[in-house]
Amino acid sequence: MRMSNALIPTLRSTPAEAEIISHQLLLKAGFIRRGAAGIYTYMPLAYRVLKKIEGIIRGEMDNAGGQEVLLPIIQPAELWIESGRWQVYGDEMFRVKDRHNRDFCLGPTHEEIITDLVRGEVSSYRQLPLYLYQIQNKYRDERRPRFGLMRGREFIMKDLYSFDLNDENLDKSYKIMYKAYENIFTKCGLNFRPVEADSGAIGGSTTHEFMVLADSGEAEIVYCSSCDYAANTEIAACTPEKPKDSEELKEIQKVETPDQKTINEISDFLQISPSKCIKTLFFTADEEVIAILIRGDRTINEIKVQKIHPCNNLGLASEEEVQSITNSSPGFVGPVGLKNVKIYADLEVEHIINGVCGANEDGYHLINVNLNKDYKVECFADLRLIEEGELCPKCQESLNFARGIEVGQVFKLGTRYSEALNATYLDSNGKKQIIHMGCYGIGVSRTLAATVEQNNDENGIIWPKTIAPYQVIIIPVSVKDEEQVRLAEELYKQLQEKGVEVILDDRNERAGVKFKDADLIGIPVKITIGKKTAENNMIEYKLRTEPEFIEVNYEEVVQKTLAYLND
Ligand SMILES: O=C(C[C@@H]1CCCCN1)Cn1cnc2cc(Cl)c(F)cc2c1=O
Ligand SMILES: [Mg+2]
Ligand SMILES: [Mg+2]
Repeated sequence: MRMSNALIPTLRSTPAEAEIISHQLLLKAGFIRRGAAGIYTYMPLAYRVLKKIEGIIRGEMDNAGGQEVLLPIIQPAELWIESGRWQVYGDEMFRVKDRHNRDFCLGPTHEEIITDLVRGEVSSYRQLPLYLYQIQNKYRDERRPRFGLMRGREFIMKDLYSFDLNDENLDKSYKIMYKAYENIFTKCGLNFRPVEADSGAIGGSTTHEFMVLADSGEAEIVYCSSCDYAANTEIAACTPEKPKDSEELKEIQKVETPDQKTINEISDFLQISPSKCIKTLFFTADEEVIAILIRGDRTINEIKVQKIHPCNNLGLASEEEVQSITNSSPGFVGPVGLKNVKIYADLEVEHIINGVCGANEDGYHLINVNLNKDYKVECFADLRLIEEGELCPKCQESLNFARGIEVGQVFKLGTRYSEALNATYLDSNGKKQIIHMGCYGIGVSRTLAATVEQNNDENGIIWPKTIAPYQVIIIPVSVKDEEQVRLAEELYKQLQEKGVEVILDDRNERAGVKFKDADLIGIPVKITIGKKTAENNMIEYKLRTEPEFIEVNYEEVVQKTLAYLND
């Protein structure tokens, strides 16, 4: 490819709307252009990177026994009604009607479609296990699309679905895909971690997310410094802290606490540690209201609340709802005297002796509050968000906290969809059995962006050589110097003959502009042909990962390049 023909519209300035470095650099280096909010064009360089990432993914999926298909993007509502999910997803689902006014959606995922396909084609145990996958656009009408390709409304996903005889074989498939994912993200040159994750609305049990470590990541993860424990903080298990010394139970008392609303105000006013305060939070779970108690100095974890009280829509109750239940405002609420409200308490609340909580009366709190004597709870569970400094729930060593970009997720679905859509097989005794499923997603376009998040410097992108859009860029310093042009063209030809993906910057531009562009678009090897080449056969050989160039003899360049690219 010659730069003079290439559509690589690099920008001098950084677009203001881009907040994170990958969004800024992908725009500035001419890799993507915005079509609408969360909708992008992949320009030629980005498309080449996508094809490489997809190539690595296909290699591992095929090696794992996957068969590639291409499923419909337009999905009939009937299947989502049959699976019970048509109503579950609200505005996030792009819905369309055809000319006969029939309902469809643009595929946000493909469990229904693939299960419908398999129920029609699989009838015997001999046909299992079966792994089908696709690499295709997905559509999710994100409320706040942002960060460029990181959170788009149209994005590329690889989704594989596994079909097995039983749970035991599903477990094997899960492990095969888990290993394949480790290979994929390693080959892409990413620093990543698989973490235990929340299976969310789709149910099922075990799931792991593959997180690319980056400070701009939306997810927060913990990983142990000494064992293999790693988890999304949404589900990271917390070890309850027990009070050091025990104390005599005292009689409950109502005390006046005018305008003392927050835990810290109460703690200061009553001279009582926040860890002895009982924080009461009210949630609406579908039509019901529930109360959650946690220690005053802790943070609620709504994903864990969802786990002990499964529902479709969980959210903090409004002030009006709190008022109607407790006759008081949020700063003065507590569990004592609560009527027909299910109360769940975090594990640490069980150890609060002579605690403090709101009196369910504005301007008053209760002190010396004790479990079972003054209030009862439905059950105790781990309901809080893990905090820095806490210990590994598996080995009690210290935990590291990091932010991550979720680039993949693997799920054990079990029979969640095969039951709903009646996807069965006849076993070796002719008995009808339900197929056991798993699903395995990779955000392909998100992986491209995450790679840039992790691989950049003040000059631009630093593509790992396995997925770079081109492997080598040749820059003749002056296209007016015939000898430099001849040497550049000759090297360009030699490298191409060896199968190297090389771009020649033949533009009639100042050398400085060419160097800046080469660094910005992040090509791994930069070869500069200048006066020194014409005079004493030396070229400047610079790796994008190295701060300085080295001088290499013109004749050695091809071998040196091949050695670098193949190592
Ligand atoms: O997609 C998954 C699970 C796995 C992920 C890997 C590949 C196969 N699916 C979960 N999920 C996420 N957002 C969604 C958004 C909408 Cl609007 C929807 F209708 C459905 C879903 C939905 O089911
Ligand atoms: Mg998740
Ligand atoms: Mg996910």
